[in-house]
Amino acid sequence: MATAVTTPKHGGTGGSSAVAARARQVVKAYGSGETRVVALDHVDVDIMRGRFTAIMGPSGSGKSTLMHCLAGLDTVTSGEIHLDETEITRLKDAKLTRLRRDRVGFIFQAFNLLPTLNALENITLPMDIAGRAPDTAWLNRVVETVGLADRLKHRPSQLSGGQQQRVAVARALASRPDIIFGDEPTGNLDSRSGAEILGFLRRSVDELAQTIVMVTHDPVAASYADRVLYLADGRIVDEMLDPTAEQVLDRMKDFDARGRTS
Ligand SMILES: Nc1ncnc2c1ncn2[C@@H]1O[C@H](COP(=O)(O)OP(=O)(O)OP(=O)(O)O)[C@@H](O)[C@H]1O
Repeated sequence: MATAVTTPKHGGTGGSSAVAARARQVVKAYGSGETRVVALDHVDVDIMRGRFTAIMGPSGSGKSTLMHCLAGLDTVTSGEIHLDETEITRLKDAKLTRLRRDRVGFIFQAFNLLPTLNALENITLPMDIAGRAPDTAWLNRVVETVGLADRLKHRPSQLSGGQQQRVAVARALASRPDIIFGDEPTGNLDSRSGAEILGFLRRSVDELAQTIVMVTHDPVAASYADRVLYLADGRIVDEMLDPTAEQVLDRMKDFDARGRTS
C-alpha cells in the first residue's frame, strides 16, 4: 500500500514544521455490530505546509470523513491527528472549537454567506466574532488576490455564484489560518467560475504561502494541486505529484478498471 508519510525536515522552517497536518493510524468507524462502517482504515498522511493537496477517490471512499477528521470537525475512533504541533485528537470541545476558529479556514460547496451582510462584512465576520482586528494590509491583499475590490459593498444576492464563492475564499484567507480545507469548493459553479476560484486558491498557495487541502471529484480541479491523494475503502492507495488533468483522469480510469476485475 502507498504511504503518504514524509520524512520530517529539520530546521529552516522558521518555527513551524514543514508538516501542517499529520494523521497517524487514524480509524473512523460509524455504527456498531452488523451496521458498523469503517470509513477510515488506519490512515497515515502528512499534509505539507505551503502546498495544495487534493483528496480524490470514489463515492464513499472516506474523503469527506478524512477532511472532517483532519480539520477537527469530527472525532476519530482511534489514532492521532496533529495540526502543526497540537494533537487535536486529545483536545476537549472548547479548546478544539477555539483552535478551529483561530487556525483553520473552511470553504464548502455551499457558500454559507450571511445575506444581510455585505461582502466585506462577510469576509471579516469570523474575525469579528473572535474579537480580532483584521490586519488591513493583509485583508487588502486577499481582496486584491480574489479580485473583489470593487464588490465589497455588495450583498451576496447582488453577486454571481462565482463572486459569492470568491467572498467565501477571501473569508477563509482573511484570518491567515494555518490551513484551509475545501469540500468540493467549486462543486456548485460553472466551469469558468470554478476555474477562477481554483486559480485564486492556487495563487494563495504560490503568493501567500497558504496551505490548502481540497476534496474533489473533478480531475481538472485536482490538476491545480501540487499533490493528489487517492482514497479507496478508507485507505490511501496512491498519490500523484504535479498532476495534469489528463493524468488524474487516466489514474481514475485505472482504478475503475481494477475495481471491476478484482
Ligand atoms: N454519519 C455517518 N453514519 C454512518 N456512516 C457514515 C456517516 N458518514 C459517512 N458514513 C459512511 O462512511 C463512508 C465514507 O463516507 P464519506 O462521506 O467520507 O465518503 P466520500 O468519499 O466523501 O463520499 P462522496 O464522494 O460520496 O461524498 C461511507 O460508506 C459512508 O456511508
